[in-house]
Amino acid sequence: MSRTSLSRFLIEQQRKAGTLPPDLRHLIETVARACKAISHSVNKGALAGILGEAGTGNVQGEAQKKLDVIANDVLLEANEWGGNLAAMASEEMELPYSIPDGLPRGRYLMLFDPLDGSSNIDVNISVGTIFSVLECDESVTGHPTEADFLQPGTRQVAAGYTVYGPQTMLVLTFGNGVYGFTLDRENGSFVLTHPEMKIPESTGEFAINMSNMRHWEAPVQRYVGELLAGKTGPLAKDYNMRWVASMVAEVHRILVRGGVFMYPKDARNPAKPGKLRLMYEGNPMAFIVEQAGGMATNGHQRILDIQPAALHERVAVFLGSKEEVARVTAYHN
Ligand SMILES: O=P(O)(O)OC[C@H]1O[C@](O)(COP(=O)(O)O)[C@@H](O)[C@@H]1O
Ligand SMILES: [Mg+2]
Ligand SMILES: [Mg+2]
Repeated sequence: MSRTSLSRFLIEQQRKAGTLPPDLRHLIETVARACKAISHSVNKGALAGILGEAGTGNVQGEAQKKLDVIANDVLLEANEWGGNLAAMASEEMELPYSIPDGLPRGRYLMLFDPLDGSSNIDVNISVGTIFSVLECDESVTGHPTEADFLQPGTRQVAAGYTVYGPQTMLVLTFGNGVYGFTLDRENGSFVLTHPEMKIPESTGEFAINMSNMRHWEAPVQRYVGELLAGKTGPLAKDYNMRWVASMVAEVHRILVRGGVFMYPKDARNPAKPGKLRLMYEGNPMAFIVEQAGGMATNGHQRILDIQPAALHERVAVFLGSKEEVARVTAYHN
């Protein structure tokens, strides 16, 4: 099989009519290198003393795992010298991180969840990194503020994730399809293994944390009830269920074989529209899912159309195979 490395793929994309500006290509290469470093830490686990709690908390009010902090530091360090960014924002940092004066700055803003699926780190189940790239408005001269990040998901110029599973895979979109690369540890390069990933329109598999069932709103109760009724119910087919508790792993499974992933708002936190964060979980995954022919809503509207009001705001997420996401969204409306 003729192997196309990430670098070769990105150069070829750049050569096509304006699909990938050189600075964005360089940013993606920098992020891929950082994810390779995170992958090595994930794979060493206890041998590198990276399991367990960090003993600190984050702006989300969550206890940080050591790997949350390590992954965040790796991404900051790799990218602050990259010269392609004006600032970064992360699940693990309350405020945006501006490229320090004196270091080369670029025109992009990058947001990331450095380690997604943190509850799985200590039990050796797949985790991941999610990133989203926006352009900084050219009117911004000094250090970007939180307000400069508050752009709807339709303004993303690139998004991707790396899933640290049995294979380490990088999945990318910059608006013309979804491409998957597998890390070849023998030579340290990401190799194109999944060109043009597409989500099947229909599916027989759903993913939701069923333990929250009593907290869901009526449309979700109705929809999941129909899934569970299978052949005996209105959907007239049986469904299988998965819940990995790593959004990255769920989305990757859906990209490979279809499915619907749901994290609805629930009555446990009525003030919050959901658990997952819009800017660095909902938006990048919605961009990828839509580019792969799927659908992503908050139950009422397209996630990518939501105008953010705060950097760490939450969002309800229904994403995956178009037929099922359209159905559960229709039940809300
Ligand atoms: O533990 P729960 O409530 O099932 O939630 C699992 C969800 O929480 C998350 O782990 C949240 O992400 P973080 O681990 O980055 O905080 C998602 O990856 C996952 O889909
Ligand atoms: Mg996450
Ligand atoms: Mg996280």
